[in-house]
Amino acid sequence: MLDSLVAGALADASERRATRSLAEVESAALARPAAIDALAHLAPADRIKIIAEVKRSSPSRGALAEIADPAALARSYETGGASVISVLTEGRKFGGSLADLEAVRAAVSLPVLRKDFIAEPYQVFEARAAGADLVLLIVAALEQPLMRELYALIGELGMTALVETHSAAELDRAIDLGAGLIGVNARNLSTFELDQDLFGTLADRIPAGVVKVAESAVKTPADVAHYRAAGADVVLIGEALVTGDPVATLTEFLGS
Ligand SMILES: O=P(O)(O)OC[C@@H](O)[C@@H](O)c1c[nH]c2ccccc12
Repeated sequence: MLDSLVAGALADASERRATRSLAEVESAALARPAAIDALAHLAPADRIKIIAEVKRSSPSRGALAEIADPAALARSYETGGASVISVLTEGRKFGGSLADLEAVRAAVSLPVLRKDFIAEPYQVFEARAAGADLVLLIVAALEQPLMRELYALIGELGMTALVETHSAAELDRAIDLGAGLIGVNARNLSTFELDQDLFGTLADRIPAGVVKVAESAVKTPADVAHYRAAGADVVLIGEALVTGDPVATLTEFLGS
């Protein structure tokens, strides 16, 4: 499944490249105001921080929410106390787009994450050109040399990589990269199985100084507390926010 998600994302990128060349996207990326320092917003603190996701649907859960106005949703996330906004830009299975990212960028002053299946430099330049401050890199989807290249490019463009892992071996590869922001996804992107305890079993391997993100499977304040107790600095939440009242849900989760 992960392979086909990556293949689809690359096919869509190559279609966009037919009308907007790499050189054009690169100069649009360089013309943007400087990216926001996302690590400053996510630095470990007395309370948990939240990355709130704009997510319409997913291959595992199907349609979640219509989200006619992603900018309005992102403003609610900002009002509710989110630290970063994640925007799924994958179109085939998640119903997202780069237009969503641009709309969100224009609507909030928080850092914005491009959440997609990134596997070539063109997509990184696109992210910056649309105003992203962070880009997701999924270790399971990338060979180490390519991951290194993409990680370096994200840094050169002033952005922050969120490096996503799902096993001890993947975590070691993220650490080897020198990543300052590492996520553990409870969802296996090949089987879609959820393991809410995976973060806790891997957290001790993450070096001091790295910001630790627990991704997926947060439905209740108890789930937030579970990740916090296991050492998470940040939780990344999609479904619970798009299917409930975003401000009330964030307020409740941040109080836990
Ligand atoms: O909707 P949830 O269970 O709160 O999960 C959000 C987020 O972690 C999930 O959307 C996600 C994590 N990693 C990904 C990689 C690609 C696409 C989506 C994801």
